[in-house]
Amino acid sequence: MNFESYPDREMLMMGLADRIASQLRASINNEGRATLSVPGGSTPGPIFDILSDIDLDWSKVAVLLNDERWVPETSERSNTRLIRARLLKGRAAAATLVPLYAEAERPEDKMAELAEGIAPHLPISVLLLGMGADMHTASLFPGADRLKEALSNDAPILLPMRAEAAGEPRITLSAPVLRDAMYTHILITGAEKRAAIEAAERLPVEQAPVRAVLKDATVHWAE
Ligand SMILES: O=C1O[C@H](COP(=O)(O)O)[C@@H](O)[C@H](O)[C@H]1O
Repeated sequence: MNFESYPDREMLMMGLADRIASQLRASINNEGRATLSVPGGSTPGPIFDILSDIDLDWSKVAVLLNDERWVPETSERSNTRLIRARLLKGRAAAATLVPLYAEAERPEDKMAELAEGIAPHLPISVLLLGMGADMHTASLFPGADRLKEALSNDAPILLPMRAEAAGEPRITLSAPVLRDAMYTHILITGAEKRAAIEAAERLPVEQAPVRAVLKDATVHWAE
């Protein structure tokens, strides 16, 4: 992995937003389109705020989540709710949201429909990932019920995922879809996550699922 350390979180968010915007512009110039895949959780809000105000042709950008908690958008836990509120506003309101949730009791009930909506937007141009201190990324959790399938090279685009640490059932992009991204960035903050990502390099992927995407990723960190 490439590791980039920033003096503080503000510089991290600004520097990385700038990098992502340049890569999106390059994809639009080369291919006429770009797909930006983003994490949910508690870390990326500030970078979404900055990105949403950046001047680029957002009408050519498809925005996709890396993973979703199987809850409706009325829930504070919804990653879709987060990106609607923090990313798909201002200039970025012109982007197309590719859904990763549809109303149904179980993710299994909507898997085929959601995967069909994602397929035309692959491969991902710019992938922004988060990571938990337990070394999960997207919803690839250590000990999750379908982790092995999601890590395999012939995994489908999407999988449902359940793990004790995950709370509600999840839906996640699989490892090969993440690995196919043109540019991969991992955004982490704090000493605990820095130690975790360093440990992940030495652990088997089943224990440290983030390892599945580490080789070609740039990790962006600030205290
Ligand atoms: O549950 C999730 O957690 C990870 C990490 O989130 P954070 O709160 O520690 O920043 C996130 O990357 C993932 O998309 C999300 O669903």
